[in-house]
Amino acid sequence: MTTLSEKAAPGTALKPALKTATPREPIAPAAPVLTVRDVRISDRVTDREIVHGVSFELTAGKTVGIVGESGSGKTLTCRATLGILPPHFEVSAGSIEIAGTDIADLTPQQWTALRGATISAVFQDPASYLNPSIRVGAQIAEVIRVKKGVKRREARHRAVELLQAVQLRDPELVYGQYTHELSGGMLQRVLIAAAIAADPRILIADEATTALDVTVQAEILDLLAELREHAGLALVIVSHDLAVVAQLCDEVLVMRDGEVVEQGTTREVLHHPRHEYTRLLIAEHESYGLDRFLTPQETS
Ligand SMILES: Nc1ncnc2c1ncn2[C@@H]1O[C@H](COP(=O)(O)OP(=O)(O)OP(=O)(O)O)[C@@H](O)[C@H]1O
Repeated sequence: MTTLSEKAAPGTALKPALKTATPREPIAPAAPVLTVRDVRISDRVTDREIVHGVSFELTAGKTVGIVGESGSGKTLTCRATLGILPPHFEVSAGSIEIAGTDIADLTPQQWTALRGATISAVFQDPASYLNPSIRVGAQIAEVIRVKKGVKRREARHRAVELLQAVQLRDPELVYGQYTHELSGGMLQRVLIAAAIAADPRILIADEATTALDVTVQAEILDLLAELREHAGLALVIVSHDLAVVAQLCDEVLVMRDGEVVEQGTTREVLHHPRHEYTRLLIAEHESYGLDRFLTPQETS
């Protein structure tokens, strides 16, 4: 159920939060912020390759979607991009570049600097990423203080602005609340606020709306789209749900058993699927109305 505070507060655009963003080195608009080249991921213990070559390029303001059933390698691909593969997994071939830097060359200190400030992520189950004994606003303020090097008072001010930017009503109230006092949709907004607190260029949303009811899911997707428009964020959207991808993505990769079986513009893939598996996914989704999410241009 959607609570009052989950609904978009009128007039709350992202601009107030963005006004305080620290200026950063501009990069050429068409230069990719994220380049994934034929990435393969293997389990060192079993010597088994799990992901068999994923490639895509992402520029500012664009969105790539990764779809596929459970266990197809979507999350491992994201985790590789964030440098947080589970212990015995490794990128066994290919390369990943974030804002022109090959992540294979990064030291742990450089990773710490990059995460949050250049690349950030939101996952399913936001509660498990927040500390239940610390007020949620203070957790966001801490990210801002550490990543942006600002004083506590300024960090608090910016955290409240961010809570407003992610369209939580009464951001001052939410600032002082604990995770158990907030609904799933509100927590996901808090997590998105934390994820964008240090003005990243890239945001990975891995099944970020899966656990939410349909109305709240739609609101969170709108919020991500707005972040893309106003902050020029490049988005990677991971979902098993083609409707989510249809709504947000410019390009889509369809994965099955660690393999990219189909890749192309969202329009091409959803309207002219070439692979049997994509057709199957589309057929499954048609049963609950994929067409609702396609723009008139896409349905033509
Ligand atoms: N920490 C881990 N330990 C062992 N195996 C793992 C681990 N994480 C992923 N795997 C295995 O790697 C494969 C790919 O998993 P991954 O989580 O990337 O799939 P997914 O497409 O994201 O699925 P889901 O939608 O369920 O998250 C699966 O076979 C999974 O069992």
